[in-house]
Amino acid sequence: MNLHIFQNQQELNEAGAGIITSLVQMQPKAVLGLATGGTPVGIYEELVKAYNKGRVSFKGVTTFNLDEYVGLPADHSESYRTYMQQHLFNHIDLPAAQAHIPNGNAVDLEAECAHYNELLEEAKQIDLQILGLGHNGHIGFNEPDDSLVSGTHRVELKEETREANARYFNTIDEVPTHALTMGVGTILKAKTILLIVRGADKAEIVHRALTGPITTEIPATLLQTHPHLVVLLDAEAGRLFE
Ligand SMILES: N[C@@H]1[C@@H](O)[C@H](O)[C@@H](COP(=O)(O)O)O[C@@H]1O
Repeated sequence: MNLHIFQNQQELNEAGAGIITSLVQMQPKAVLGLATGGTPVGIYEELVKAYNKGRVSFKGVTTFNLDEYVGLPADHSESYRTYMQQHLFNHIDLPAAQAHIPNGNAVDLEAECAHYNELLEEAKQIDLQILGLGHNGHIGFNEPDDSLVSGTHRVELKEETREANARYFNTIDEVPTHALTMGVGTILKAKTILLIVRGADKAEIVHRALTGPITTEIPATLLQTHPHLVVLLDAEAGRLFE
């Protein structure tokens, strides 16, 4: 594991974006696994800046998002599709056909998951998977459970996850109860994983995830088994590693 702790958010954002731009410069056809949530926003901002300065092009890149809510129209302000458009896709030259996000509005969600898995198979391997961390140790929307699923699947969100994400909705009742998520098998198959964690409220869970016993009750503990894990923490989240 390659762990870095940053004293300010800007340095963390630049480091995260730097890892992604270096990869794409070296490998213009790179396959990127993308995350949503508050954590990667600053990194996407830096990527857009690098693109605007002509340092990187995403024309040949393929992306796969980790997850999407079930039942929100794609153009809903809180769908992950909208998030990606607003924070990244609208501002760079990534061709729309190369940007994949599970369709949480598909009539047949099982078929949608199978289709997403096929696309991932065709892409062979994600070169760099960006990950945030849920307060309960979830990655993507792989929630704590007594077993975990390898491929893309439908999940019921834990109450604590709905509560954590309620800040983006008017009321908690509007937060979807289910989501589609890439499975932990797909995540762990990525060549490199870039885990980003910020904030004092995640200090304990990130410490347990990276140093505690491996358990499906904290899905992020499985990251300990990955041979190329890069971790970027802000000082608050990294408190217990100092
Ligand atoms: N499904 C997403 C995850 O992909 C994200 O990494 C995590 C943390 O979110 P945030 O970065 O907003 O704290 O929870 C969300 O529910």
